[in-house]
Amino acid sequence: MFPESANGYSFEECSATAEWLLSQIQIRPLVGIVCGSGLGRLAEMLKDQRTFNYSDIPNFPQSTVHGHAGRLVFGTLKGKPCVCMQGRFHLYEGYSIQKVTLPIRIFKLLGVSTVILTNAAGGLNLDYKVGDIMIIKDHINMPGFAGNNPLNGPNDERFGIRFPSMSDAYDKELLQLAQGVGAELGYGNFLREGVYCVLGGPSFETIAECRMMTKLGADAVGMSTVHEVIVARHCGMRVLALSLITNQAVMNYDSQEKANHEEVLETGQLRAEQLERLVTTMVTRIQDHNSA
Ligand SMILES: O=P(O)(O)O[C@@H]1C[C@H](O)[C@@H](CO)O1
Ligand code: HPA
Repeated sequence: MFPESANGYSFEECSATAEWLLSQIQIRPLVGIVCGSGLGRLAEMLKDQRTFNYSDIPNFPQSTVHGHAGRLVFGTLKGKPCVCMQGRFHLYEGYSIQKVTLPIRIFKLLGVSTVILTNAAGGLNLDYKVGDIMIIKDHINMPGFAGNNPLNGPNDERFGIRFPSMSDAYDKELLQLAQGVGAELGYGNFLREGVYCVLGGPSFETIAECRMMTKLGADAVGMSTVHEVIVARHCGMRVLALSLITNQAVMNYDSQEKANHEEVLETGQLRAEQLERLVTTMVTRIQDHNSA
C-alpha cells in the first residue's frame, strides 16, 4: 500500500518479524529495554528467559560492536513481561537509520507500551563524574539537523502521524519515577538529569565540538538512543532513557585524556549493578500504559 523507503522496512515486513517472534514465545512483553555499550548484563536479570540470536530473527540486522552481544531476550522482571535487546545498532555500523530503529517498531508490534533505553555517554557537563547516571530529559539530534531522521520517507499511519511532536519525548512521570526510585536506592550522589546530544560517530568528538555542544546546552554526548526515541514516540510508546557517564569528554587543549571504547566498557562494568537495580525496580513499578 505504501512504497517502502529506500533503506527501511515496510509495515508488513515489521509485522512478519513480530509475528514470527510471537509464534515462538508465550510471553507478551509490556516493557522493552535496550542495553547500551557494556550494559548487556541487564538482560541477565530476566527470569524464565527465551533468547534469540539476532542472526536467527527474520529481517534483523546483526550487532558488530564489541560490548553488544546481539541477542533478543524475553523474560519477566518480578512477574512483568519484558523484552530486552542485548546490543543495539548504530549509524556508524553502516546501517540506515531505519534499520537502526527497526527493533523499536518490532517492540511496538509485540505489544510493548513502555521503552527503557540505556547508553554509554561522554560527560560534557563539568559537574558530572565518570559513573554518574543521567536521566535524559531532552535531546539534541545532530544527524537530524543534517536531514538524517528515522522518520524520513513515506509515513505509514499504521505506525504514527507524519509530524510527531518531540517536546514531550521523555515521559515526565517515568522521569519522576526514576528520580524517586534512585533516591530510595541511595543514588542521590550520582543520579543526574540532563540533555543528551547524539552524533553519528564512530570517531569521538574534537575539543571544539565538545565546547560547542556544551554551549548548545548538552550535558552528555553519545552515538545512539535519539533515533530510537523518535521512532518509539512516533508509534506512541512511553520512553525513559538513561545515560551512564563512562568518560569525561575532553574539553581542554592541555588535557592528555583521549576517549576510548575500552574505558567505556570498563565503566559499564563498574556501575552495571546499580544501573540494573534502578531499571529492574522501575520496571516493577511501571503501571501499564499512560500512568506510572
Ligand atoms: O550503544 P551506546 O550508545 O551505549 O554506545 C556508545 C556509543 C558508541 O557506540 C560506543 C563508544 O564507546 O559506546
Ligand atoms: O565520549 C563519548 N562520545 C560519544 N559517544 C560516547 N559513548 C561513550 N562515551 C562517548
